[in-house]
Amino acid sequence: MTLYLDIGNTWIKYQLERPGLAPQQGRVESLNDIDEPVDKLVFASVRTKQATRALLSCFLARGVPCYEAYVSSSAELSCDYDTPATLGIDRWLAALAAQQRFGDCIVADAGTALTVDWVSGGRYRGGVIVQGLQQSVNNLLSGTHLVGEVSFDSLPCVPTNTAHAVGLGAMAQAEGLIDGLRVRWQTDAPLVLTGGDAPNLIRFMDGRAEYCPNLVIEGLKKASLREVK
Ligand SMILES: Nc1ncnc2c1ncn2[C@@H]1O[C@H](COP(=O)(O)OP(=O)(O)OP(=O)(O)O)[C@@H](O)[C@H]1O
Ligand SMILES: CC(C)(CO)[C@@H](O)C(=O)NCCC(=O)O
Ligand SMILES: [K+]
Repeated sequence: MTLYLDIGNTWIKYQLERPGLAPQQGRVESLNDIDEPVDKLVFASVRTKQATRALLSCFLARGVPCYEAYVSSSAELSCDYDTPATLGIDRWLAALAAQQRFGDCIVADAGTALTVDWVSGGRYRGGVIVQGLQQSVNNLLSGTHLVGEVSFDSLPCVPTNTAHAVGLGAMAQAEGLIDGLRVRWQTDAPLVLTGGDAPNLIRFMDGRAEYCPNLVIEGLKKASLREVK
């Protein structure tokens, strides 16, 4: 069985490809939570080399072949980043998968960080990195004396309580960022959303985006890979 891992800033998203069965997928904090037999591992990690190695050590010690995705221009998608090796692999893989599905597009990955990237004409053009929705709310709450629940559900147009004021603020900030970049980049390419907070954002943006839950893992399946020993 092949185990695909998207090792993010906070969570590890996985997909286990099982012959003759539907793939099993989920989100875990630690790999100890995956106890199926694995004979090949394919991963992308935004964590340090040391932290990633430590995480994979149980597989490496058992001799499971481990392959890491890296940024590599191809005929389908070339990379405009100044130094492609420093582009977050999650951004590259999401762009690769989104381009395959939608062609030219804007890809937003709403996780611990929020990244908004632009793919056009077979090129990964670049994009921005800001704090994610939850992170932005947490920073606000920790830097002020605000208290109370924050809600991302059933947000009204004009908030009349604190939970909605903070919730709508975070959503509208993300929406405004994406709309602003669209103007700057002069593109009306479709918006593709992924990441843990994408379901909240997609509801907020009603119909103005495509939701793809596992873009990074999809990208892993078409990425250039190198073996990690
Ligand atoms: N069941 C869940 N458990 C944890 N976080 C969740 C869950 N559902 C949605 N979220 C949201 O997902 C966000 C985390 O995003 P994601 O799962 O994409 O990965 P990450 O590894 O933390 O971040 P990144 O993709 O930036 O590396 C959190 O801010 C949280 O608000
Ligand atoms: C921006 C994050 C943190 C988003 O997960 C990740 O893609 C990353 O660590 N990137 C490296 C820096 C860059 O993309 O320029
Ligand atoms: K992300």
